[in-house]
Amino acid sequence: SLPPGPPAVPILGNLMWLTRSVADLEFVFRDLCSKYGPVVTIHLGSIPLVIVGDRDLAHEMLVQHGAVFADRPSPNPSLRTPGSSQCTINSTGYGPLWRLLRRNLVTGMLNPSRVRQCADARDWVLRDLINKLRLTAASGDGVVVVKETFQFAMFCLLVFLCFGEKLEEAAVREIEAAEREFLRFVRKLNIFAIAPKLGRYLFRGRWNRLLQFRQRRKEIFLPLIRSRRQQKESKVPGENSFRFSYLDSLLDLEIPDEHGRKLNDEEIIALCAEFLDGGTDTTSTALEWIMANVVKHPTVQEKLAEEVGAETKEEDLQKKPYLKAVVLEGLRRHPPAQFVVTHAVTEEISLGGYTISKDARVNFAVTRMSLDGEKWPDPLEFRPERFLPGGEGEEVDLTGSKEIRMMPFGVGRRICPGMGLALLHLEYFVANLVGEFRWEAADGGEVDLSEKTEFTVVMRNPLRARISSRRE
Ligand code: HEM
Repeated sequence: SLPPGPPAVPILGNLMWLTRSVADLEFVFRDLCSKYGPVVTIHLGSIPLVIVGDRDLAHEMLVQHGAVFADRPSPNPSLRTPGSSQCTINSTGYGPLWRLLRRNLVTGMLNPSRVRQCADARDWVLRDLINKLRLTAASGDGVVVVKETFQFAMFCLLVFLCFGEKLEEAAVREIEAAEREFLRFVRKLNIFAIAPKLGRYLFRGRWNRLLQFRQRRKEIFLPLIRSRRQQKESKVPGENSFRFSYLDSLLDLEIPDEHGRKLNDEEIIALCAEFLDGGTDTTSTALEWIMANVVKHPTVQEKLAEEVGAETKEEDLQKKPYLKAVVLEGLRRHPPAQFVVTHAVTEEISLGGYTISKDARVNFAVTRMSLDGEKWPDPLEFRPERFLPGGEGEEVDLTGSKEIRMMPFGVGRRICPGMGLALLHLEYFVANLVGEFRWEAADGGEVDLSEKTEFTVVMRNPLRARISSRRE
């Protein structure tokens, strides 16, 4: 009584997933939906994966029966390599360790007062971003391709929040390149889950690359961790250091269930990498999609420019309803993650006429929900007015506690803990980019909104825009 889906084909089913990852689910899911409806089961080898594209069922699962669906599949033991840890918030099972790590991130770094204290860092990154755009435009006939500049800005900011250190550009770029390359490589690791021993034998090159990636991450992160530990012990801050960082909270953290032991370096590396990977490309992708729509829709841009004025300070963001609406519409129309991180269930449960077995995995079709024409008339149109008073999205609640309308950050116990920070970053950057420059499609051309899936769903043809200062 699992939801319907194509029959499980043991060997072929396995082989199909050798080359695929969750990123490919969207294409598989779209096809299956037309045949089986909005809730389908596919088989990853012997494991059933239920994909839920129905908002009401998602609400029942993630909110009303949140505890049953809050677990994660155990990290793949065949990917364990000597000297590296798989300890991350997103992969830790629903239990005391997950609660401890998540609470530490939320209270140690993401609580509103801490976030406010990092305003200088945001200002510094914004100035640098604006200068880079201005220089590129001056040397390229006014035209900028924003993707890498946005990605780098988000990396600078998150590296700073993570390590509490204002690093040289080259050092940030090294971390960025290593993490991005790793994320691109991750989808090739399915083979080791399906056939651990044979996989390592047949795909020795791939396995060695995984070892190299982990070694490289260690070589980059360990000196930063050691230097911060030393500063804390000696109480002498470094020249470019900030008062606190995510790393500080990890260095102080003790695990009560393990006799108060501290995290080891490998665990700290894994958690720092998660912070960077979770908060950078997700936000820069959303920023690029929003700006693409701002370029495509001059009336939206002018209305926004009028609301935000020349420069927007963080404390003024609250007073900008149209800005908020533009950001929400961007997240609805182009959620950076088409699916959430796969959930595991803690006990067998019957819901919506189906029985979800304890061994099942569950994922949620985020994009399908945001583009549901029943809740969002003309769902493909970019119309921020939906989120203003009288619109169908007025007072939408992204946490989905009463009902799910859109869930770009997930919903329930595993909801993205970085949601508040991400919304702040998006509002702050969009406001100031529009306040600073007038944006037009490059070469008088159209803005192409077609997509492709990388770690997030990105623009197939990165945004090329002509910018000119609004101050002249
Ligand atoms: C626009 C930006 C972002 C988007 C769209 C996004 C989206 C998501 C989604 C869909 C999930 C999975 C929820 C689930 O499994 O049900 C998630 C989890 C997570 N995100 Fe984000 N995220 C963003 C920014 C951030 C930021 C800025 C951080 C931290 C600095 C962050 C850290 C995390 C972590 C640690 C998890 C795992 C939570 C858990 O398993 O308990 N994310 N995010």
